[in-house]
Amino acid sequence: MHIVTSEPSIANHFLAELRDVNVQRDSLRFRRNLQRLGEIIAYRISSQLNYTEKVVQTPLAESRGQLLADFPVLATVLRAGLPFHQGFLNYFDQSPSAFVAAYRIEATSRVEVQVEYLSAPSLNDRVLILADPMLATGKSLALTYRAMLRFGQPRQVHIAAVIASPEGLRHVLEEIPEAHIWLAALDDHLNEHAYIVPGLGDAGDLAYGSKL
Ligand SMILES: O=P(O)(O)OC[C@H]1O[C@H](OP(=O)(O)OP(=O)(O)O)[C@H](O)[C@@H]1O
Ligand SMILES: O=c1cc[nH]c(=O)[nH]1
Ligand SMILES: [Mg+2]
Repeated sequence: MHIVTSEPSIANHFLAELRDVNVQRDSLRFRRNLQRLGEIIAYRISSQLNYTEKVVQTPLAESRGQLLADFPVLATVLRAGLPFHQGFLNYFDQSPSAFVAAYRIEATSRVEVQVEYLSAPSLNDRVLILADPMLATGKSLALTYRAMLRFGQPRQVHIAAVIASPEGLRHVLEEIPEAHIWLAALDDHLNEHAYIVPGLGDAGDLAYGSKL
């Protein structure tokens, strides 16, 4: 597992702004910070991908370059996943995308997740990056991954989240043991409504407004 804020970097600053009730009122900044953490994690994941050598002609001479051998498939979960996904897409700019509509149904002590719309390219033999900023119970990511397997068997799976709970992380590791996990932070616990504490609140509402 990789936690990108474990060393000093600007990622810590973006994460602190995302959590801050005074800063997060600015939804444009909130979305942009999700996007920037997506970019940072995309860059980190890129160190684990394959590259092919190519001779590139500059205006002055030839130069040997390293080009990404194949672009990963970028999957995300609506709604809060959208700005985070855009960060990955900014770097992996030729990647195909997969979208999932999943929502949490909060019962008193349990959260159930309903997976609805799902669109994806073939995942056979692809690198798959499944990105969702909040990994709370882990059910959204685990069910999404299972539902996506009908589009083929990826050869490598990366799961990226901004904030995870220990319980959710355990669930995802049990359900998807082959996944490489990338986080900005691993928080303390889930509260009785299955929100991450300290967390940042409701990422979807902060990015796009509260729903009825
Ligand atoms: O780990 P889990 O317990 O499954 O929770 C995580 C899910 O909660 C958030 O979405 P939410 O259901 O709030 O939808 P929204 O983005 O539309 O607000 C988040 O983006 C995840 O998809
Ligand atoms: O803490 C949480 C849990 C689920 N979804 C969120 O947006 N935040
Ligand atoms: Mg939400």
